[in-house]
Amino acid sequence: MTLKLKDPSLLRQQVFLAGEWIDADTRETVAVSNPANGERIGTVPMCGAEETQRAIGAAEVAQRDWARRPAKERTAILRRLNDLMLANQDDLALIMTTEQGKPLAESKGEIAYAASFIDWFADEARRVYGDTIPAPSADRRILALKQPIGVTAAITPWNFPTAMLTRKAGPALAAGCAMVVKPATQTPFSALAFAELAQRAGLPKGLLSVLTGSASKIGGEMTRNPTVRKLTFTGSTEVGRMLMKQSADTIKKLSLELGGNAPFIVFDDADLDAAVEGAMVSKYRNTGQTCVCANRIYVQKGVLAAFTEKLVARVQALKVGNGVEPGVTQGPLIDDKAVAKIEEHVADAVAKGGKVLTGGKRHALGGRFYEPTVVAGAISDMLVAQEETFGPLAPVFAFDTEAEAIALANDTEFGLASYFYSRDIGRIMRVAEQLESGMVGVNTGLISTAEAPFGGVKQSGLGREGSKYGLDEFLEIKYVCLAGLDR
Ligand SMILES: NC(=O)C1=CN([C@@H]2O[C@H](COP(=O)(O)OP(=O)(O)OC[C@H]3O[C@@H](n4cnc5c(N)ncnc54)[C@H](OP(=O)(O)O)[C@@H]3O)[C@@H](O)[C@H]2O)C=CC1
Ligand SMILES: O=C(O)CCCC(=O)O
Repeated sequence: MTLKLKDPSLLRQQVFLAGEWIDADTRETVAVSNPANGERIGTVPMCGAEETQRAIGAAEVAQRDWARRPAKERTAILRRLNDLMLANQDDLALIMTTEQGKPLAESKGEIAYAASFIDWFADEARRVYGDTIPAPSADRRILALKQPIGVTAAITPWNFPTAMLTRKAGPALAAGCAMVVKPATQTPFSALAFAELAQRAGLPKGLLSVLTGSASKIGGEMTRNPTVRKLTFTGSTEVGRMLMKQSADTIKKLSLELGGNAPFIVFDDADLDAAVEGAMVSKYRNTGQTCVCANRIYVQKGVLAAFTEKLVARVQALKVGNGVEPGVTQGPLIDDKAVAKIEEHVADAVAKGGKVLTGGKRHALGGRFYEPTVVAGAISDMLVAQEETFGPLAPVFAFDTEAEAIALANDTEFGLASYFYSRDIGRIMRVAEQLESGMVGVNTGLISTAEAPFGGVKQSGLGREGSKYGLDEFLEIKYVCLAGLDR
């Protein structure tokens, strides 16, 4: 298929390695198709360990010079990159919708969100402050310097193909690091378009490489290679756990943004319309395919019927279809495995007494389209309570007391995001403090922003992205002891 881009050169079908656009050494390629209709968009190179090794070598050379430049120079290049992303927002969004499936309006929103990480870290580059620390003796001074960690590697997912890349590359480049990136095989074109814009912005040759191909071979080299000092990953807990094991031999610093199982709690004293709005945003954004999506909706019994009725009405108004069509709010799921997973969760819920209030089956459009679904009568034994569905299924659970809600919410090995709605300030503080998650949305279903620290606790991962803390993930602290100052 031909994409109608204003700037067709943004659709790159080669990888960006050490400042050059090249094919895989073997000339092998992998096809990329549109999840909405299966049409082939194009191909990307099937790279492996050798190309990864070369990209890491080039990154090592480029990083030395980059780290020595004044922060102001790095800021200027990142600022140009932010401007280029926004200037090309329409094309970047069309590429994203075509390979990922999300509605065009969401893709445009993601490009702006992605650029905001470049913008934020362009500023933060100039604020890498160290410390002077009072020493225990008069002849000494203690300095804590912050220095870039060096060459870094990133493995990114398909659900936010550009934002998850800039949330990693933004702080890495701002801190003075180099980065080798492997995007998800389903959505490589967004990452390659970003590389094209990075080149145009004047990023030095070799500082950023984007390689497509074999996940195990590229990931294997990234973790094995001692030159890579840090690996940052967003994706499934299973792959994150494996990368952590693989990184053990070279003791890499790790950031892992893994699966979630977010509780969304509605207390009796909540503003119900606001709670329904929040549930819609949190649950159905990106057709339910975000790691911070509400996965379990707990509603206090006093408002259960009213909340559920309002939720169902809103869900029935969603429009399913190809994301490029006007008015569509729900695109296809990313692949057949994702459709099979939501089918399994719905069947399991029904078998255990759940009642489908709307949806509950594949959409009449066929393919990877699934009807936005609400299931009432959800209980803890169901799969939906234990695993993230990563699809448009809202299971509604009932509860009696605040203590019960907190216990249910925390009954998971995950701890990424939690949400709750209440107007009682005492309850707001109590519940926010007791929820076991890295992020808590109070009276909102949308918490993501470049200024805030994004990340999880428990098996949802390690480290924080975005905010001033996101930069620290790419910095090492060097202690310098100045002695003999009284001589
Ligand atoms: N936290 C989040 O935001 C995300 C969570 N998920 C969760 O994971 C589930 C499965 O999704 P899935 O796409 O399979 O997620 P994966 O974890 O498999 O994919 C995420 C990234 O990891 C890469 N990867 C896969 N295997 C390896 C490996 N052996 N070595 C190095 N990199 C690897 C993928 O590459 P490739 O595409 O080439 O396989 C992709 O770039 C979802 O249903 C959801 O529950 C998924 C995506 C994002
Ligand atoms: O699903 C993710 O991995 C990230 C969610 C996007 C965001 O809200 O930042």
